Formats: sequence, structure tokens, C-alpha cells
Amino acid sequence: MPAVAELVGKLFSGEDSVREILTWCSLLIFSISIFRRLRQWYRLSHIPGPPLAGFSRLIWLAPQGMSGQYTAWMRDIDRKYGRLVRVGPKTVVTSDWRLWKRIMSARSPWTKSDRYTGFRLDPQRDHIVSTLDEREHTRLRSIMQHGYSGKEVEGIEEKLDAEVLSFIRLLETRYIAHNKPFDFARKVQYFTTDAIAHLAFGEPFGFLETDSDVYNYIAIIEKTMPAMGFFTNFPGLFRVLRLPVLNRLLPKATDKEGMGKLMGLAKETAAERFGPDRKVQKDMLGSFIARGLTQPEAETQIVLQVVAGSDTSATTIRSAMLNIATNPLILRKVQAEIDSVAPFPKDKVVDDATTRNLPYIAALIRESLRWLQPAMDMSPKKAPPEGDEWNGYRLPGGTEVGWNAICVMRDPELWGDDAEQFRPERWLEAASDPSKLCDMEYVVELNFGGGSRFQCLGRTVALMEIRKVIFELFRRYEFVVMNAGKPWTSIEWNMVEQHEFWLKAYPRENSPSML
Ligand code: HEM
Repeated sequence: MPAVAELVGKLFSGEDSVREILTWCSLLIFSISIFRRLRQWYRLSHIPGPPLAGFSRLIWLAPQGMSGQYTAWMRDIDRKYGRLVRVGPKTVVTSDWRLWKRIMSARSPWTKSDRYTGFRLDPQRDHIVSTLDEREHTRLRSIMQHGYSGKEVEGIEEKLDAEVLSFIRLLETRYIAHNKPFDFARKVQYFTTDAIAHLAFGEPFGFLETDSDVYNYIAIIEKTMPAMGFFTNFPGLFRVLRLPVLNRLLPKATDKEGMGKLMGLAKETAAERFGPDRKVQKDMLGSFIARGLTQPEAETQIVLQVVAGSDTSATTIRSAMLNIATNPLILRKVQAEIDSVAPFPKDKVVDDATTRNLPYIAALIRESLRWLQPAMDMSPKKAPPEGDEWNGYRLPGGTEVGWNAICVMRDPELWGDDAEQFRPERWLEAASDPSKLCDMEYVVELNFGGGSRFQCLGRTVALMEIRKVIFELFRRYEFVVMNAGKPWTSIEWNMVEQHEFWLKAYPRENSPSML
């Protein structure tokens, strides 16, 4: 320290030799940094993209991640620069589904990019999505896949049925019975969050029962979306957040609301399952623990389960609702298919096996996922050290390639000239061309991550929940969109959010009312 003080003293007293050394040092550091940036820029300079994007993530990636207009940006760069676009110093986005398929395939040497660290819910700890350690990821997947698939678990369907009925009861008693409109965007979020909480915690949070955002959870998550958009571009910032002075600002398990409250509930739930008086249950968590998940891991994975499984499913249900309620041709086919297997008693929910055999509803759900991608983040993967090549473009080792979800899902080469239109029939028509149907099915599945390494673990549960709720809503009611000119407002971060989707519902003739 005295040496530093002496140096500073000499500097201010104007000793030329010290000032000169410092000036040269600064120039050297500056030149090295410029050289490194130029080298980085040069490595991918053969790939087209917005000017200056190759110099810093701050120029393109960060502002776009926080703009809330992700799809408009993605469509724009695809139109201007083509199927392979450089959007950051080492980041490229592709709308070529064949390249994305190759990257995501089971034996691909591509791995998760450091952007995944930005998905941490707790800066101190990784969960299955945020971990970059391949072996750790494989270990967690092998522990959890049995519970998620429902094989070792009792009561998944019963718990989902209870929440579907709770949802119907809420709509009917508070709105339909009083001829009042409701914001379907918000109510369906209550449903998906309670449904996933019921699976993860053993009971719902109570959104549906109270018709409110209990613990202010949704409001707080929505507020943190832009920050998440930023952190995914600068994952190194998580190291800064671990500093004690900033750590105090982060959610804590002792909080009374928001993510902290969720962390607290997860801690309590996990604690009940470990220790001498532990509760042994044959539910999802029970299966994870039986296969080796530790207590701290259980705390983190429960929280992730709720975050990963609520908004994603809600978006798919909204996409289906909007397109059925505004298109009489689709509505008639949905109702006819439901009526062909109904009636069930009013207090029963259709069973999963029945909904799996409804081809039009299956096509409708695929189309809903294609039309609006619930998790539209580019999710870049990192090229292996030896690099890769695609269509004559060299992708040097360490290059991150992400996908342009909206452009893949609207690619006219795959989906035809009517790619922009919501048309479930395209799936039924494609049955006559098995190779085309196979490509379409593969590509729409990319919404769930794809491949054996990156595929969503909650896919089976999500589809069961979505099929059931669509069936039950359209079995019982006719829906009217209140503001047909602008049915909802949509904000797109890494995830897409819809708000203000106002509907009115009327009981269908001869439909089973809950009242
Ligand atoms: C329509 C609904 C859903 C969609 C579109 C969806 C999408 C995705 C995607 C794209 C990934 C991969 C992330 C990546 O590695 O890049 C993923 C992973 C995951 N999802 Fe889902 N998800 C949905 C519903 C659910 C539900 C309901 C649950 C929980 C029950 C869930 C739990 C998970 C988990 C645990 C992972 C981590 C898998 C891993 O990293 O190995 N998801 N999901």
C-alpha cells in the first residue's frame, strides 16, 4: 500500500517518468483490448449481420433482449440478412431448421452456451437448465426423467383434474353467472401456476380459489423479465451479484412475496421430505428423491419446475383460445370432436386417454405451438473446439448459434405459402406425405427443446394439461372476444407474455354447468 501511495503522490506531484509509464501502460491495455475485439470480429466477419454487432453484446443483443419486441427483431434480421445472421461478437442466429436440428441432435458435439447461466433463479446455485456442466446435466436428467414422465408417480392426472375443475368453477361462479367479462390471459396463468404448484408442492398456491395473484408472484416475475433478458446476455454479472453488498437485494427464502416466497415454500417442502421424520410420497418430488436428488437440489428444482411450467403452458392455451374463438370453422370442428366423445358428468374432467385419441385437437395444439412459440429465446449452443461448417460457412470453435424460433415456425419452405395462417388442417393433410409430416412434427417439437439432451422434461405433463383444459372449456362454453381489433397485448422477452385478453363466456346448449 505505501508503494501505491508513493506512486500516486509522484503522479500528482507531476513526476514525468511515472506519468509516462502509466500512459504507456494504459495505451498497451487499450491496444490489447482493441486487438482482441478486432480478432473476435474478424473470426465471424464472413457472416452477415447488423453493422457493429460483432464488436460488443451491448450494441445489439442487450438492447434487443430488453426491448420486449423479440419476434419483430428476429423477423427483421431474417429478412435483411438471411438464414445465418451474426448478432453478437461470437453469437449467430439461424432460421434454418436443418442446422438447428443438427446442433440439437443426440450425438451433436455442440453444448450449452454461457447464456444459460443467465437463467439462474438464484445467483449462487445452478438448476438443471442453467448448468453448463454436461455431466451434471446428464445426472440431473437421469434422476428426474422418471418422475416427469409420470411412470413412478401417483396422482398426476387427479391433481391436474382438480385444477381444471377449480378453473371452471372460478370462471363460472365469478364471471359467467354474472354475465361479466374476464381477462383470460391472467386467469389461465392462475390455472397453469396452480396446476404446476399442485404437482410440485402437493397443493395449489390458491390463485384460482382467491382469484388473485397470491404472494404477488406473477407481478414480480413479470417485472424481472427485462432484467432476465439482460442477464442472459451478460451471465458474468452473476459473479457481481454474489458480492455481499448486492446479495442483500436478491430474493430470499424469508421474503413474504414474489420469487423469495416461492423459494421459502420450496425449502419447507423439501425439508419435510428429508431427515428422520421425513414424509415419503409417491409424487414427482418423491421420485426425484428416491433416485438421489439431494435436499438443496430439491429446493432449486421445485422452484424451476414452477417457473418452467407455468407461463409456457399458459401461452399455448391462449394461442389455442384466440384462434378457436375467432374462427368459426375451427370452432365447429373442435366442438364436433368433443361432442363425439362427451357427455361426461359435470363434475368430471375428461381422462387423458380419451383426449389422446382426438386428431383434430392434437392438430390444433401443434398448430398453437407453431403459431406462437412459448419459449422463444434463441437458446444458443456452443460449437466444439474444432468448430463446424454449414452451407459453406465456417463456424469456428466457441461460436454460439441460437435459433430464430418465429422464422423457423413460419418458414414457407416447410409450412407452405399459408405459413402465417393458423390452420390445424395442415397437420391432417400432411398425413398423406409421411416424410413431410415427419419434418413438420420434428420442427414443432423444437418448441420443447428437441433432441434427447435438451428436451423439456415437462412435455408430457404440459400436453396432458393443455388437452384437458381445451376440451373442458369448449365442452362447456362459447367464448366471445371482447376486443376483436386488438384481442391482447403481447410482450416478448425470452418468454412471451400476453395481457388484457378479455373474453366473455356463455354456457353451451345442453352443456354441463358447474352451478
Ligand atoms: C407448452 C409448455 C412448455 C414448453 C413449450 C416448454 C419448453 C421448454 C424448453 C424449450 C426447454 C429446453 C430449454 C433448453 O435447454 O434450452 C424446456 C426445459 C425444461 N422444461 Fe419445459 N416447457 C413447457 C412446459 C413445462 C412444464 C409444464 C414443466 C414442468 C412440469 C417443464 C419443465 C421443464 C424442465 C425441468 C426443463 C429442463 C430440462 C433440461 O434442462 O434437461 N416444462 N422446456
